[in-house]
Amino acid sequence: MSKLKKVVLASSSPRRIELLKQFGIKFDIVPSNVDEIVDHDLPPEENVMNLAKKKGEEVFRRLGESAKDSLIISADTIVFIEGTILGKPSNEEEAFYMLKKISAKRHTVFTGVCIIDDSCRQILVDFEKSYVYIKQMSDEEILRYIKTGEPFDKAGAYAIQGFGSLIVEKVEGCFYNVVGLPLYKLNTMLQKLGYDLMKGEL
Ligand SMILES: Cc1cn([C@H]2C[C@H](O)[C@@H](COP(=O)(O)OP(=O)(O)OP(=O)(O)O)O2)c(=O)[nH]c1=O
Repeated sequence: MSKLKKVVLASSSPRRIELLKQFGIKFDIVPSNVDEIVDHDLPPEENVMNLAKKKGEEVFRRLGESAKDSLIISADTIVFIEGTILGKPSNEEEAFYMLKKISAKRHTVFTGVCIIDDSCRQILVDFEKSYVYIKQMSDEEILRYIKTGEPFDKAGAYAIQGFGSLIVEKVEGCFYNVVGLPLYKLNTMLQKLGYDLMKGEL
């Protein structure tokens, strides 16, 4: 029988919180304090797995005793195009640069997922990738999109689930991976540890 005491989502992302909520499980929300520094010498999948793991481990350490027998889920999402990793834009200029770069092209979205299960002393880290095709955008369209305010806390400066749906022509692969939490991958990882979101179990 599982000794699991609680589930923690180590994230401040409203998308990740909503996506996990739909399975009716109870979980605490504890955002990590990790500086999201990308290592441009490492491949994108290594970056997202390293960052997801760092986020989970930081929250695990900070929770101390109360992390005992808990299961901590964390994730990190980036956009990868033509050898460049795009994180979250910190201002309008960066958002413009990113949107201009992904315009009329296909890019890859990588999300790393980390699960720390203290009840069985296991850490699983994996990643998912999806391909997203963005329509050709004029500078005016890019500026109009930036005005919605949506790009700022999103990797690659767009949100497929919002106004960004109007600039995405096509997605190949897991849609939820693009939103920030690849649910199919997450459940396959949970199944390796003996849980299943389909059974409302965790
Ligand atoms: C590409 C894309 C990204 N995103 C979001 C998902 C993530 O929240 C964000 C990428 O930043 P992350 O650093 O992965 O996550 P975060 O800082 O929002 O939250 P935390 O580290 O606390 O878990 O971009 C969308 O919501 N829609 C999209 O279409």
